[in-house]
Amino acid sequence: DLMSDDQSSLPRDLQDKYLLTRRIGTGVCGEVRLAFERSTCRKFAVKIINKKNFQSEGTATRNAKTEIDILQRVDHPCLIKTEDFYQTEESFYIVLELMEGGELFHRVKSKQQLNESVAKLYFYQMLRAVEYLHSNGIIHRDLKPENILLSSQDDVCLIKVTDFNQSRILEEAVLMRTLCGTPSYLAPEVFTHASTTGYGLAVDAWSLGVLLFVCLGGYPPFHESFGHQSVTDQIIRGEFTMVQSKWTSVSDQAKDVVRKLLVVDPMKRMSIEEALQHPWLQDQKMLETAHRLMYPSAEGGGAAAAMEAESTSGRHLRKRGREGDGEEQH
Ligand SMILES: CC(C)(C)NC(=O)Nc1ccc2nccnc2c1
Repeated sequence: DLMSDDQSSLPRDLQDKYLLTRRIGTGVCGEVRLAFERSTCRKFAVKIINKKNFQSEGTATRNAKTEIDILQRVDHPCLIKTEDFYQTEESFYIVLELMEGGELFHRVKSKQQLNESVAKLYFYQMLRAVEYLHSNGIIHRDLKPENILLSSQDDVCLIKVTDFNQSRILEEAVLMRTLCGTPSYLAPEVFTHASTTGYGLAVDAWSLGVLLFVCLGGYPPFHESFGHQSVTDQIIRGEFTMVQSKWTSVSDQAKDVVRKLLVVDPMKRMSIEEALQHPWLQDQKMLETAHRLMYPSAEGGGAAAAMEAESTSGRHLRKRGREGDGEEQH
């Protein structure tokens, strides 16, 4: 039974505070388990990142540290929040708010495809989450249906972006230092757009285009089953396949957003800001629903209060804990 569940390998203080139970998610770097806070019986998700399948201080462990640092500092309604953090010799344990709707991936799979108004509500929230990350100099770099979580089993629900371990806190400082040194040996792309912030952020816009395609069409835009080209070639050429039967009921406006995000040249690709201004998203009913979900405390005050909430909590990172102060970003 639950009480005799073997929790021996867990950190003592984690075990004292939480009872870990069944696995509810798996990631490339570990697993997610359903946990109960012993004192309140409140439910949480505990993400376990085992260091052993990472080389000692290799990039992967640094990514895990970046993820934890970012998770502890970001503060937006559509970004997963960290409740607690523990670690042992072999693993990191991140206590997260539980998203009872599970992964977007499973929702789309079970529904074949989402109806357009639901896809629009989810897509708008993803845009706002990524807009917030970008305004704080963070590129997610690994946006996919497994990393978008739903707050409930209802269609109309809050979504949250998770899995920042591939994120990159823009190394502007690194670039500045580089440009101070002798330029003689630097490659041209260091000076051109290839390494400026703008280019980097555009990768998330592409991924959001793929996410919207999957929500609307119910299948991925680039897939080995489409024609003779490899998936990589399809992506490099920007050749996605809209299967007629799946897209007839999708509006031209929605298709226009997809087409403007799945543009190969990052400089020509629609940005997050432009996407937020696209006609498809100027939908008052959807915006009111989204703001009600994102800023419930602003209830009754309507759009003004929601804008107010957004402008105050909008752009700021949470203060880092004491132990974070002296930490050098690697
Ligand atoms: C709804 C059901 C089947 C219990 N799944 C679930 O809650 N999945 C997840 C998976 C990963 C999570 N990561 C963080 C927070 N909640 C999560 C919930």
